[in-house]
Amino acid sequence: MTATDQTLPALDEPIPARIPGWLRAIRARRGEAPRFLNLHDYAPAARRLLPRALFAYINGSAGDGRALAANRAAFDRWCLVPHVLRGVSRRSARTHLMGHHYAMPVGISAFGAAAVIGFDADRAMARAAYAAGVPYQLSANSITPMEDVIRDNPDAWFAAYLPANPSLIDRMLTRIGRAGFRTLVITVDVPVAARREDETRAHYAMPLRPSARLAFDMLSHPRWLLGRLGRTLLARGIPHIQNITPGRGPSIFARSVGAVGGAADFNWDHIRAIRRSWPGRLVLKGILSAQDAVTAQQIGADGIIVSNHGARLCDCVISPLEALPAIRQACPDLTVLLDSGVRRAGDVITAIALGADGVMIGRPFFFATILGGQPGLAHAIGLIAGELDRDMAFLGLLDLRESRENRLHRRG
Ligand SMILES: Cc1cc2nc3c(=O)[nH]c(=O)nc-3n(C[C@H](O)[C@H](O)[C@H](O)COP(=O)(O)O)c2cc1C
Repeated sequence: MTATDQTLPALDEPIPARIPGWLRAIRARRGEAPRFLNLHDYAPAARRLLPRALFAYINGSAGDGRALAANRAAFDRWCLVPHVLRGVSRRSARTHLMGHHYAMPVGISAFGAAAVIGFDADRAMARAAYAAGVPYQLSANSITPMEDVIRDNPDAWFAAYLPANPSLIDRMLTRIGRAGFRTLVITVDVPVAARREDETRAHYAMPLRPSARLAFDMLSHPRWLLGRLGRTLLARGIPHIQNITPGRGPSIFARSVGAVGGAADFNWDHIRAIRRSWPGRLVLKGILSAQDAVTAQQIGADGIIVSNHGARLCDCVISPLEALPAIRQACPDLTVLLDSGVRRAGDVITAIALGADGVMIGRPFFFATILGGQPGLAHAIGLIAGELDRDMAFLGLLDLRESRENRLHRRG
């Protein structure tokens, strides 16, 4: 079986969904070039669709954007040596992660406020991931009740931001467990709220603060205003951050939303206690040092996500790909995933060659969902699956782990 087996979406659809059939036909007749050929193609289209404030929220990064650039540059330093004539028709990207089989080792990152920006975006992502057989993480900062999302994707992972209060943690774990989640990801890299200057300049804030400037920004993007926000308000009412507290969370206009994400006193003792009471798989997201990876493993975490949060928090932080080799060396048996800057199949293979078991992709998958809902994300997943399948063939890899066998080369 290849990476493009029946669990993955069709790869050839050039124009993403949400475009009516008649418009597709006209475009096809005019011979219009496909718009989305790779994951880089989504940001420009999203920039046109979205109010400035929302595009800045998604696309933004910390400080001067050095960590963001370094996340990509880290991949540029590596290439792979092909082995030819290996009979590659049996190649497969299928992967086993923490007791579960996936169609490929590429998952969907966690996104806060997704369904404020894309209509029913949490459910669209959950469904697209399930149909494609890839991992999906629902953020605690999400709008759709976790109980609804898990019905769409019984394999969804819950990415929690937890407070430092043990009884609140217990109640939160009870809710997550009762909903049916079996994989709990704890995001551990946001002890205080981040500040992204592009967002501030574009008047993005959470809680949303209505202003003439924001209203103008939204009114000047009517396709988004009517097709996304209008639809959400009509169908779902005022969005609430549904999954950050044991009960229904605050509305996106409530002052208490500002406190989300920052738990400065949350520490390893809380993780130890959680490990004792959470029976499912436990993954820590935001680990960048070998020492922390070892601690996570000693505590009994099933996996870690080596991540700098897409360079959204701190501009002087190491890139995950640079941190990965030391982490893998220190923890040979731990499930190690990586995110931040992964955009191409070559990045996926490089990360695996350097010791990752799989990767997650953030912003491009979020943009694809906003632009095209579930079919839009399915198309994006299909693009990376197709790249992966072709790259495996060209490199002579029957299995992605073969990339660890003396295939990496550091560019001169
Ligand atoms: C708009 C946006 C919202 C995010 N919200 C969360 C979140 O709620 N929880 C979390 O753990 N990570 C969150 N992240 C970080 C992603 O899960 C992921 O680590 C990052 O986007 C990966 O980098 P990439 O975008 O370069 O692929 C968010 C990222 C973006 C772009």
